[in-house]
This record gives sequence, structure tokens and C-alpha cells, in this order.
Amino acid sequence: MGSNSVRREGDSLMVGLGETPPSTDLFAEDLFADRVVLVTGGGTGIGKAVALAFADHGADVAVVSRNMDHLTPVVEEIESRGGRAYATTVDVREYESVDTMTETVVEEFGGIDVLVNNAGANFLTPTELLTPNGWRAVVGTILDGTAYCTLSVGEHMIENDGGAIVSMGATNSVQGAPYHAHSGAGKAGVHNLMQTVASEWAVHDIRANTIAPGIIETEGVTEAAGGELPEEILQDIPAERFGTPADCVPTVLFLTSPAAAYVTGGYFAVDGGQLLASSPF
Ligand SMILES: CCCCCCCCC/C=C/C(=O)SCCNC(=O)CCNC(=O)[C@H](O)C(C)(C)COP(=O)(O)OP(=O)(O)OC[C@H]1O[C@@H](n2cnc3c(N)ncnc32)[C@H](O)[C@@H]1OP(=O)(O)O
Ligand SMILES: NC(=O)C1=CN([C@@H]2O[C@H](COP(=O)(O)OP(=O)(O)OC[C@H]3O[C@@H](n4cnc5c(N)ncnc54)[C@H](OP(=O)(O)O)[C@@H]3O)[C@@H](O)[C@H]2O)C=CC1
Repeated sequence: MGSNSVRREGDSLMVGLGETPPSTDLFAEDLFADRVVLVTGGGTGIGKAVALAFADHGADVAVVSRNMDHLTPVVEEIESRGGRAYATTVDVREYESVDTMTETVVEEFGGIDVLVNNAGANFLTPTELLTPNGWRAVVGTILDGTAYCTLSVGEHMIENDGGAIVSMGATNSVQGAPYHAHSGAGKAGVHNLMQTVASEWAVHDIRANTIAPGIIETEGVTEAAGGELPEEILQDIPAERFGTPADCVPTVLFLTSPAAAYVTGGYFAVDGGQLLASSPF
């Protein structure tokens, strides 16, 4: 436990910088009962943790991405826990593919109440070596993909009188950093898009927020970083550890639950303090 953690005798939960407890210790079991949740990129990393958590709190969960091999185990895991789940493939860079996905999920579950735009892509490269195709592969996934899913599912939410959207941004969207030209610009676009959607679609009872993970240990980010996350980065993270997918889960659940009924257009860093400037002294 860190020195700034608080624990009273007999408490099971810390309120300082500690390990994030499982969502089942934090939220009501039926928080998302009768709700349908769509998680893009829901077969791996953060998306997988989020999809499983929604199911643990009663939601019917659709997981979508390009590779069914990523999705099937998540469906099986949710079903083995007694939940309802569905998977279909999509390439979020293609609008037609996204629209088919939306129709398929609506047909399967009867609607979509929550959209989690989690599908993402990244690799680190000096900007002068970034090819147009490399730019498109990453920005197409992050920004076009988030926009396409938001437009397609949003149309459905407007018809159905409301919903909640959460998009995965990243801390690199507010602070440029070497080798992040495509990823940082794409994530900045995601943040701005969510603000616009929040302002326009409040009238339709739709909320939209952005979560900005810091560095969350997943296979995806480790590969994007070239195979290893350099330990030196920890010097810039006040929490003194990398994040885990479980650290991101409660913020996603909170923002898409009725507890956040007055929260829209926001930007929520889940980064162990990574965005804070270090002291020059
Ligand atoms: C330090 C800690 C920081 C840590 C970082 C801090 C956090 C940052 C915030 C974000 C973090 C994350 O998103 S982490 C999540 C990362 N997860 C993922 O990336 C999973 C999905 N990724 C993918 O599918 C692939 O990696 C990706 C390349 C993006 C897309 O695959 P595709 O099959 O569509 O594309 P490809 O045909 O392989 O490649 C398309 C073009 O991109 C180029 N390209 C591909 N990989 C390349 C590479 N490593 N370097 C240069 N260029 C590359 C290719 O040469 C092609 O260009 P041409 O040669 O010109 O044709
Ligand atoms: N881990 C980190 O440190 C950080 C992550 N993030 C963001 O969090 C989100 C999850 O990342 P993380 O869990 O780490 O990484 P992963 O690589 O595990 O997740 C990316 C997911 O996106 C899916 N995906 C990629 N391209 C497409 C596409 N074109 N169409 C549909 N699905 C696609 C992948 O599935 P498939 O291959 O089956 O298509 C995969 O499930 C991403 O948006 C990422 O940018 C933000 C900041 C930091």
C-alpha cells in the first residue's frame, strides 16, 4: 500500500493508489440488467476485461473485431458465467462493415444501449519514417473507426431514445510525444469527436465521454512498443507501476451507468498520474 493510501480497520477497499478491486466488489450485480453493450476490440486486452465486467453486471454483451479467434473465447467465458454474449467480425475502418455489424447486433439482441469504442491500433515510429499506409492503418482504426461506429450505432440510439458512448482515447492526445504522430493525432480527434457528439446528442438522451488510459500492460501495447515496455517510463508515473486492464474497467462502467447521468463530454485519464508534470526541483 502506498503512503497516501487510506485503510480503516476492517475495510476491504483502499481509497488511495492501490490495486483496483474487481468491479463485482464495487458495483451492483444487476447494474446493467436488460442492457445491451457493444464493445469493439472486445476480444483482447482492455476490451476483453470491459466485456467480461459488463456481463458480470447483467448486460447482454456483443464483442466485435476483425479476428473471430479473439472473440470466441470471450463469448464462451461469458456464457460459462451464465451471461448472454454474441460475437461478429468487423473492420471498423470500413463503414459498410460497421453498418452490417450494427444491424447484426441489433437483430441479435434487440437494441444497443451502450457503445464502447475500444478498437485501436498503434506502433511507434519516427514521423519521417511513417508511410501514408502506416498513417491510414492507425488513424483509420482509431479515428475513422470510432467515428463510423458512433455514427452507425448513434443512429440507432437516436431512434431508440438514448444511450451511452465511451471511447478509448489515450494520454498522448493531450501531450504530443516522440513516435506518436499517427496515434496521438487520432486519439486527439477521438476526444474532440466525443465532445461534439456529447453537445449535439444530449437532446437525444445520449451521453458521450472519453477515457484516456495511460500505459496499460496488454499484449497490444507491448507489441506496439517493440516487444517490451521500458521500465524507465515508470519514473514518470507517480503510481510507480504500469496500469492493468482491470484499472480501466470501473471508469467505463461508471461512465455508462445511471450514476453518470449528468456526466457527458468529459475526459477521464486512467493513468496513475502519468499526465502530471514532473517536478523541476
Ligand atoms: C514506449 C512505450 C509507449 C507506450 C505507448 C503509450 C500508449 C499510446 C496509446 C495507444 C496505445 C495503443 O493503442 S496499444 C494497442 C495496440 N494494439 C494494436 O495495435 C492491435 C492492432 N494492430 C494491428 O492490427 C497492426 O499492428 C497494425 C499495423 C496497426 C495494422 O495492421 P494491418 O494489417 O492493417 O496493417 P499492415 O498492412 O501490417 O501495415 C500497414 C502499414 O503500416 C506499416 N507498419 C506496420 N507496423 C509498423 C511499424 N512497427 N513501424 C513502421 N511502420 C509499420 C506497414 O509497413 C504498412 O505500411 P506500408 O509498408 O507503407 O504499406
Ligand atoms: N494499452 C495501452 O497502454 C493503451 C491503450 N489504449 C487504447 O485502448 C484500447 C485497447 O487497447 P489494448 O487493449 O491495449 O490493445 P489490444 O491490441 O488488445 O486491442 C485492440 C483491439 O482492437 C481490435 N482491432 C484492431 N484493429 C481493428 C479493426 N480495424 N477493426 C476492428 N477491430 C480492430 C483488435 O482485435 P482484432 O485484432 O481481432 O481486430 C483488438 O482486440 C485501444 O483503443 C488503445 O488505443 C490507449 C492508451 C494506452
